[in-house]
Amino acid sequence: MEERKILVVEDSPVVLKVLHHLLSQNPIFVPVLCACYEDAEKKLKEAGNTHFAAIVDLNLPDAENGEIVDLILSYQIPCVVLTGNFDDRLRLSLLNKGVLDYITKDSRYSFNHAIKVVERLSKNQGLKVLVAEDSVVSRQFIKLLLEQYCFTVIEAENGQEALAKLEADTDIRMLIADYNMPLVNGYDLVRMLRYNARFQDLVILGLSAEGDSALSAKFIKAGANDFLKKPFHHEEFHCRVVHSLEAQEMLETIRDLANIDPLTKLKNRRCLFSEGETFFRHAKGNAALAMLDLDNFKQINDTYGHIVGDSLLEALGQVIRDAFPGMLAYRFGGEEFCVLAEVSGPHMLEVVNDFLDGLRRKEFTEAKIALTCSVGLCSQSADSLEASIREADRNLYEAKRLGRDRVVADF
Ligand SMILES: Nc1nc2c(ncn2[C@@H]2O[C@H](COP(=O)(O)OP(=O)(O)OP(=O)(O)O)[C@@H](O)[C@H]2O)c(=O)[nH]1
Repeated sequence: MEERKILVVEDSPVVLKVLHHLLSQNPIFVPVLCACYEDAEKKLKEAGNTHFAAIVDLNLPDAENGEIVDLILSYQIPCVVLTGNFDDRLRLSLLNKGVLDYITKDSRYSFNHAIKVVERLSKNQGLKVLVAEDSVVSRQFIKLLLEQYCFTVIEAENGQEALAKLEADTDIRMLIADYNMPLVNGYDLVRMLRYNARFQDLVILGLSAEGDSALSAKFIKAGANDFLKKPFHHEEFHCRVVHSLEAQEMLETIRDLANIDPLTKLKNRRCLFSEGETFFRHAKGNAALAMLDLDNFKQINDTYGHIVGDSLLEALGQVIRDAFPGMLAYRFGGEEFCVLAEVSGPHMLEVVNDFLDGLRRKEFTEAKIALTCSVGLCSQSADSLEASIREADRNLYEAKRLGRDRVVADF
């Protein structure tokens, strides 16, 4: 991953050390430390635009009145202020200038907070947000706020255009939708999106003009993650955007933990049984299922040890993902895998044979370990998951009996 230089300007050696330590915990951050304004000015002149973000103290020995903020912002570097004194007016003026956050050094958690802001920025890079709002002024304002936080912004003037853009671009992560929009209003847009399984993970923030207190509940009942009344303060806007995103990320992490095998990064057996039945219902007979089982893996474990065995399974996960693109691949258990696809038996047979050929040519780890695999294929009785697994297993058993490193199909 690309490294990101974080400029830290702070006269206290202790704080500098703490920030250096915290930033170094994240391998993509490279802290660039400066003890005074002059030092920072020099670093910026040398390589100003290469800094990803800055964390600065307001009171520096050679610039006591926050001059460092203007310097950082003149290079268009996102800036987080860390300071000893809390002053509401100063805070507001800094936020209005474009400072991302104003954090008082009132506890050791303040430093973690500053790092969290920078980490969030880094995660936001490349993350697409669609702003659906008919008022140009309001749309541009929201765009500006989002761009300050490194989001990539896409715009739509009405609900219909928003829907078309969401359907065309599956990478859009978040939608900010105003209520009052021509053609399709924000509320109907949210309802339409949530009826579609494809948009279940889209983070949605509803927006409306002040006055209609029933709207917030209406938006949330329709499936929005949160709601904001205009006019809003940009600090509140950022907090709500970030909270909704982080809640969704947490949900996806939990879902991955339940469904993904940590070693091979393939979906697990539990996921096969929850997805498989639906898959067979939709496939209506045009489905093929392959059971893959590594050959003599016990012997490999006995010879090289379980840790090497684990690294082989990890590598095999990637080989399987590459060999069966667009298909559903699962770790069935131990050294056994299952691949499902809405394809004909002969097509699956061809893909499996390519996989076996590729595997024969590979060598794993520094010890150049060779792996082979036996495969049982089922496509004839492909009308239920369980029947297909049973048939594929019978064929797999036959492949082992015939000498391994081969595929046996039911046609
Ligand atoms: N390292 C490692 N080994 C595993 C894991 N899961 C299963 N195994 C090993 O896989 C081996 C499977 O052994 P067997 O069922 O006898 O099958 P085999 O040796 O592959 O022989 P055939 O299937 O008949 O070709 C056992 O030694 C298991 O301990 C795992 O997560 N990590």
